[in-house]
Amino acid sequence: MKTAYIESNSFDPWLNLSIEEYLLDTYACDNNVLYLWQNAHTVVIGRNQNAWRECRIESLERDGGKLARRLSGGGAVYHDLGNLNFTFLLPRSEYNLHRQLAVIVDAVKGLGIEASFSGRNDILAEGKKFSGNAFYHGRQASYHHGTVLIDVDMSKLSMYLNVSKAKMESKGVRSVASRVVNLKDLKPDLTIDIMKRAMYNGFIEEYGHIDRILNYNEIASREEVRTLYAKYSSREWLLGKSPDFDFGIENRFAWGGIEIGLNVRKGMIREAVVYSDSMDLDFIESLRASLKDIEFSRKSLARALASLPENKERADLLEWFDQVEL
Ligand SMILES: Nc1ncnc2c1ncn2[C@@H]1O[C@H](COP(=O)(O)OC(=O)CCCC[C@@H]2CCSS2)[C@@H](O)[C@H]1O
Repeated sequence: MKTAYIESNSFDPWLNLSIEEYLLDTYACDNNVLYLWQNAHTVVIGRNQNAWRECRIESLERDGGKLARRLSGGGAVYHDLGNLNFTFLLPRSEYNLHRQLAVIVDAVKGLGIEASFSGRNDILAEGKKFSGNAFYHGRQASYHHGTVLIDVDMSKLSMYLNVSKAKMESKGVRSVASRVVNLKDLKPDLTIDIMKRAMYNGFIEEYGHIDRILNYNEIASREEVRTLYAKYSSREWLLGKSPDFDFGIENRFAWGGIEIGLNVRKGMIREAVVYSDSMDLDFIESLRASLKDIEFSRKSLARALASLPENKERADLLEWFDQVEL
């Protein structure tokens, strides 16, 4: 398999995410690609999250920051220029979480910091999270991306992210900041450039020499990227439909939080919105689809759930729907 490397020279999250999706649809179909990028002053929410709920949008934008929504699942994270993002983009058959993680974990270990993967998507050092990871599977290619906290302004991270009490309790922490750590605190001479080089070298070690280095500016000027940019910067993509429902319920489980909003007309569910930081995008989408245009009753809600693939999420929701007040 051929390999390619690309580095961003923009700090605009909408452009960086556009390029990421473009790489997925093009080069990643027959190359293993490593993409390194940074965003200035940004909150990036997961595919199915409620932007108003997760992010203090007004203050972020007033302070010159940007809200961005990515394709992958999971929760909201804060980026500034002390944060480095990586994306592995590969043909579906090449996707191997263990191999991709090894590049990151070994790069960090090589700098003298003990690190390990934990839970559903975190990489930890000294018991605290310095990297949040998320995943997306397209038709031909997949990506695995993540953050690396090197020297992020933690007061801003806490300020712009709205993390529910239930989520913090589920992670056993009292505040957002107490769960995360900057690698620079563990290794004071660490810089973004040193980390980038360690990841680049780690990628070569795992996947072999780099066959081509892609030109960011040239790719950024392509028509398809412009179209993607229009999506990533649109209010529709960022905010979605207004969360104004006749009926709303929410809960938190081991796999993540979920909020369901239903619009009910004449006893029928006309519209269903599902917000979640679950990593399982397909499950959330099929749940949403199964709730639309059915009768608003306990029985028909249970029937909709029963039509979904059997998994932990479904079992938890079945139990919950059974108790919830309609
Ligand atoms: N930049 C950054 N890095 C690591 N952890 C963070 C960061 N910002 C916030 N957090 C902490 O993670 C949780 C959210 O954890 P949670 O597990 O819910 O979500 C994630 O980790 C998603 C990672 C997405 C990575 C993408 C890669 C390129 S674009 S964004 C938040 O409440 C904070 O406690």
